[in-house]
Amino acid sequence: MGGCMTATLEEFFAPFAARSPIGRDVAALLTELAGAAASLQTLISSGGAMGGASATSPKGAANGGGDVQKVLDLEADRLFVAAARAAPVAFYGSEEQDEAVAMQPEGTLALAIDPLDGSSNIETNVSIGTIFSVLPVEAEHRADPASVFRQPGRRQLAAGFFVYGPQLLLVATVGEGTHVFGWSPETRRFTFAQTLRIPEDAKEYSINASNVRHWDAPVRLYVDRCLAGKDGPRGRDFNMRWVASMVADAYRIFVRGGVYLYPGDSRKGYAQGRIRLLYEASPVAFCAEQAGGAATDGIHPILDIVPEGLHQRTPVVFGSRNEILEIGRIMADPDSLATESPLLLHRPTGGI
Ligand SMILES: O=P(O)(O)OC[C@H]1O[C@](O)(COP(=O)(O)O)[C@@H](O)[C@@H]1O
Ligand SMILES: [Mg+2]
Ligand SMILES: [Mg+2]
Repeated sequence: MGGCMTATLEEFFAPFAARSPIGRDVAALLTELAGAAASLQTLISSGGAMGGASATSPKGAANGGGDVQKVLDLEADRLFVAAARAAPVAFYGSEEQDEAVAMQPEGTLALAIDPLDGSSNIETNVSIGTIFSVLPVEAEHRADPASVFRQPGRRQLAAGFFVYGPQLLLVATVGEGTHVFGWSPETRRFTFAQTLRIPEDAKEYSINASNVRHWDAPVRLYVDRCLAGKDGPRGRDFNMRWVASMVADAYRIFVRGGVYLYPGDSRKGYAQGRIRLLYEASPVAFCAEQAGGAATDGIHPILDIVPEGLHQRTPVVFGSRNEILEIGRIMADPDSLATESPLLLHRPTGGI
């Protein structure tokens, strides 16, 4: 793969594309996705996220995951449908559509996508994004199209996410490291910026702490141990950040270390948390692992989970490797650590 600082996205992946027909198809899809993301960024940065586009869609519809759709969610989906149609994509599975859509009959790829991640931030001028996962289409999937999205994340050919932030960025992997590309509005190109290596130790954690009363004991125990700071069992102070756009939290964690948690909790419909396996957790997990980090549901690697449905949710923790191991230890055996936690000890059972 090209590592030159000035390599465009296409130049960077040219050696990978030249190695096999499927590599060529994956690279072609990345180029199309990048074009759609650039169009979406133009729309957002020219005010497209304000006013009308931040409104609930006129149909007032909810998507397959039960979230109310905004105009920009649907506009993003439209742009990525067009990108997929211009590439060798046989099946398109989107957060914004109930069922997977069949595209090119001869296509070799399946695309699972969250066209607009961080929808709750659209009107606030906070970073939002797009998350995508590319899976192979084999002969058996053509006979039973739903089965293509039942492949575990370990089968992904490529994955990544765009961040529509101060700069439009693409974080992408084809299984040979995780790389960042920056968009230049002048040249209208993505160029290689850096290869990511997630620091092994975390000093920051990310979780929506307003849900504390709904968390299970191991999650509370983990957060309490962080909150106890350098005088507590972890022996160091932790910072906390929660953007509520996973792409933005993920990028920060990939660059300077940290951990993101969206556990299952006791709210109705949240037993498996909020994050969708196929088009949120899996692609971010592939990028995290390829950058030396880790991603689990607390215990099992996200990439080993066999999906049962397009909109399936999963608890997820990802980020710095040692922190994910720490969370795994607590999830596996919370009782062995509970006596260490000063805050948990002083908390009434089941309360906050
Ligand atoms: O609103 P909450 O519960 O804090 O959840 C925020 C999380 O939900 C998500 O917004 C889900 O993405 P969508 O906007 O695509 O539904 C994540 O990006 C984010 O981390
Ligand atoms: Mg999302
Ligand atoms: Mg979304």
